[in-house]
Amino acid sequence: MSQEYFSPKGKGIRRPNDNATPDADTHHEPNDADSDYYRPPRASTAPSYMTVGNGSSANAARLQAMLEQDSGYGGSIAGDDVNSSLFNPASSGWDNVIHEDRPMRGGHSNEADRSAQASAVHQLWYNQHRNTLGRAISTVVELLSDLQRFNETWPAHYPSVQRAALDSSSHPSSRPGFHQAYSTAGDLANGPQFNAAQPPLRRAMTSVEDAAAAAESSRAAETRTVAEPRLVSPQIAQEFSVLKLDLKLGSLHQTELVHSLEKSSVAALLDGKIQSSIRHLQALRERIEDTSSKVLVTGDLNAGKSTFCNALLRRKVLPEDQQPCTSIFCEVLDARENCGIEEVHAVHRDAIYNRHDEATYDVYPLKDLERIVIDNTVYMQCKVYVKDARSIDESLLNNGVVDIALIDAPGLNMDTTKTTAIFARQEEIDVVVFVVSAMNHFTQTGTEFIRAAAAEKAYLFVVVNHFDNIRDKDRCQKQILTQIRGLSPATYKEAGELVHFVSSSAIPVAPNPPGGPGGGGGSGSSSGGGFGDDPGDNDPKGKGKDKEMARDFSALEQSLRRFVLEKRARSKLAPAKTYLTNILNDVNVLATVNTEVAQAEYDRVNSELQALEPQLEAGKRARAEISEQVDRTIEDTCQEVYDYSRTTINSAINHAGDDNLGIEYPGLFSAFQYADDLKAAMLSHIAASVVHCEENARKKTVAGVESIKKLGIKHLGDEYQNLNFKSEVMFQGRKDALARQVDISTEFADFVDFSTLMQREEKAGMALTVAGVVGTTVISGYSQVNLAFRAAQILGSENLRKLIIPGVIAGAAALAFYVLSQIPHSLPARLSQKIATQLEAMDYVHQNSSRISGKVRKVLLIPANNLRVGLQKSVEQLGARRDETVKVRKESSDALRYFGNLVQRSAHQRQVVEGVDLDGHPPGMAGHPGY
Ligand SMILES: Nc1nc2c(ncn2[C@@H]2O[C@H](COP(=O)(O)OP(=O)(O)OP(=O)(O)O)[C@@H](O)[C@H]2O)c(=O)[nH]1
Repeated sequence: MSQEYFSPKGKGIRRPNDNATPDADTHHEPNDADSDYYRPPRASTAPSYMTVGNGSSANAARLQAMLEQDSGYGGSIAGDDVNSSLFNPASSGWDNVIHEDRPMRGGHSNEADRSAQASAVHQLWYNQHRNTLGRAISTVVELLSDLQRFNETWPAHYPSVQRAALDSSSHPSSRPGFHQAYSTAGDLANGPQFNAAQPPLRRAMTSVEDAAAAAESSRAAETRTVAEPRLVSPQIAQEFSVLKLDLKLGSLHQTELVHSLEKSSVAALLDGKIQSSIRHLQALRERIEDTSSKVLVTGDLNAGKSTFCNALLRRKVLPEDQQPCTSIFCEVLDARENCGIEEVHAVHRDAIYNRHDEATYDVYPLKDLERIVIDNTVYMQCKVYVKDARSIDESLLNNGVVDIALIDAPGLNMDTTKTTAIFARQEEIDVVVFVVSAMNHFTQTGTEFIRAAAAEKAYLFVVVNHFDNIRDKDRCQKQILTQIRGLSPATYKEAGELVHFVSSSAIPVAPNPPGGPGGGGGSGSSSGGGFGDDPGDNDPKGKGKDKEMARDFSALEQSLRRFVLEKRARSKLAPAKTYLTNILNDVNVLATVNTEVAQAEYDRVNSELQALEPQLEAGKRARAEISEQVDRTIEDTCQEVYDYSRTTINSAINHAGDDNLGIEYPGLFSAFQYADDLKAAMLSHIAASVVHCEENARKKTVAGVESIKKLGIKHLGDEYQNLNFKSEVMFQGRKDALARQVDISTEFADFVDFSTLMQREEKAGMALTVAGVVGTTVISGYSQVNLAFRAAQILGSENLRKLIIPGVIAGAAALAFYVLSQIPHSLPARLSQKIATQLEAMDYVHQNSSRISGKVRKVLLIPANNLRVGLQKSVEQLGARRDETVKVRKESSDALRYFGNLVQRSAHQRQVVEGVDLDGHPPGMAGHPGY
């Protein structure tokens, strides 16, 4: 039946087998002239470009040698150019010996040599790209490890973006990753392009991801319009592809969440992302180093995956059933990889398969595969080694170019664990063949899977199976292609080559191994038969249908071979390229943002430092000056207090005997009491002077404390810690201590103080003496004596001799009377003198003055020291701030240098990766079939 295929442009894509004649020249090329995939798949002619010949020319040998030399990493192809002379179109065949044991269609011919040469050139070209990407992976792993280390010391800022600003119209690319990768390519190499008016950067989240984050299509991401604050410039208002931070906490919007997180927490999350990205890159490296190609055949339950694989193998190797049956991954490999032995290696759960270590697997014959595959709980996967008897230009497994692993996966939706395993598995897969039943179309899980796979792989191979069951085939094609357009636009663009509508069960397959899958012969496959072999099928219309279906399947096979073998550069290397582009773009954005943040921080701390340095110097100067000033204040106050006290107390002592201090002389008989009273009065007079000095000292101290406080407030401001000073507490010691210390006994001599008497006499003068002679009532003792002498002169010596004794007695009596009468005058002076002498011996004046001034010093030192501590603290704080600022400046300067460098390196590396043209042709091969 001729099939009218749906065209994306609405006209209908004509399939390669659309014409009755399967001649390639008559095939219609759909809508994309520049697409390799729209080249006519010469279904009916031998795909000779795939044939590995055995040409024997010298050029072929040279190419072979180069190919072998160049097969590994760090190979001879350095730089990004393959010497064009290597691809001299004139070069002849390549003496390939890889599959000389395999049958070939067409025999040895020039055409075969040309194909061999083409294959060799293609291999060199492939190796060149592989090496470039391998080196890029190493470089990016290095960049990421550096970033991870740097992130520990300088937690990277995470930019937030305004997703709303991402208008889908401005994003012609369906994948943000790609869009990012290319849209700013020119700018990135020139470093960050921010303008001063931009708002300050804030760490934040770029995306909101749910459980199906990884599977979310870019289209959906673009159309989301969650309003987020605009935090960074529009230039970088884009999403990260790889380094997204997945935060799923409560109902908080992720942007709010990131804002509420500590910078270090965001850095820790980023660290985890970098770590997993490094792991993924390492897996990618392993994948591209792996010379084989892994083809994962997946799809919904019962879509016909196993039937499709069997059809490809033309052998009923895998069990088919109408009910779900494939419970583990079955990896079908060429038996040559197992020394040519056909068998099943059932790999133990949690074991890493090693063909050379039988401890990792159990061996079964092929016929046991069905038993292993259905309802299995012991094994996680099995390796099925089969011989493919088909020629190398027909066989997928035995293709003469690369080792292929065809992996039949359990159906999606079988159970969550298996579905998750399939999702995880696709990441390490080079080619995804998605089998969808034409009857059921894409299920929810299938849709999610395709989205996830499309995020990493540019193209998927879609097999729409069970097509024989569809009556309105056009409508079915239209619907399915429309769905594909939404899920993987790249695949849709090349639908002619990548989307096939077939009936796998219609493909004749070789007889089952005895007792093997379908051994009962009840499956839908036309096992063992060929088209039209069914003896009961005599209906020519039915035969025509079979042929048509066989043609369709054959076209699929050719496309798949092209996709897997010749385009494996794209299928195998594209994921690495895509991922590298995305991660480099993310790193570049992150580095650009952090360069800006580091620059802003550097500028800020630099100006802060410029203000701090003079502050610190002033603080240090003030500390020295104020300390000196305070010392001077204390010294001056103390000296002043000491001097005053000394003068005052001295004066009090010296003048203590000037009068009787209010103590009345009680008469001769109470003379001793008078002396004691007088003494006590004098001492308390002196003590009072000391108290007076203390009072003075208190006032001076208050003034001193006040002046220190003023200095503190002036220089420390609010930081000055004011102390509550209670002046009344000063000098609260015992006041009567002096009376007990001074012990002066009263002697008789104290009452007769001749010096006082003499002083008093001298003071009285001569007038008083004359007055005494003429008989004044006031008779001084001296005058009396004089009088006695004069009387003796008048009376003559005889008379005087008679009068002398009574006279002496009278004189003595008079003298005694005089002396006694002078006690009130002589005693205070005498006592005062004695007290002064004793106080002097005690060093009373100095001691009290020192005590008082010492107290003042002690009291003043408290606020003074407080002020000094405050000043010291202030200087220390400034110093610490300065040190911290210097540290931050150094860190931001390091960050600036590091991230600036990272911007350049990531941009350069991205250009290198983008330079890997996986869609292009090897030099000189543009005209070769298949390109
Ligand atoms: N009519 C028709 N039947 C098909 C086609 N492909 C497969 N079948 C039948 O569909 C049933 C399921 O096929 P399987 O190959 O076991 O499907 P599967 O996707 O491998 O199944 P699971 O691995 O269990 O998910 C079998 O009975 C097949 O014979 C087809 O193209 N047309």
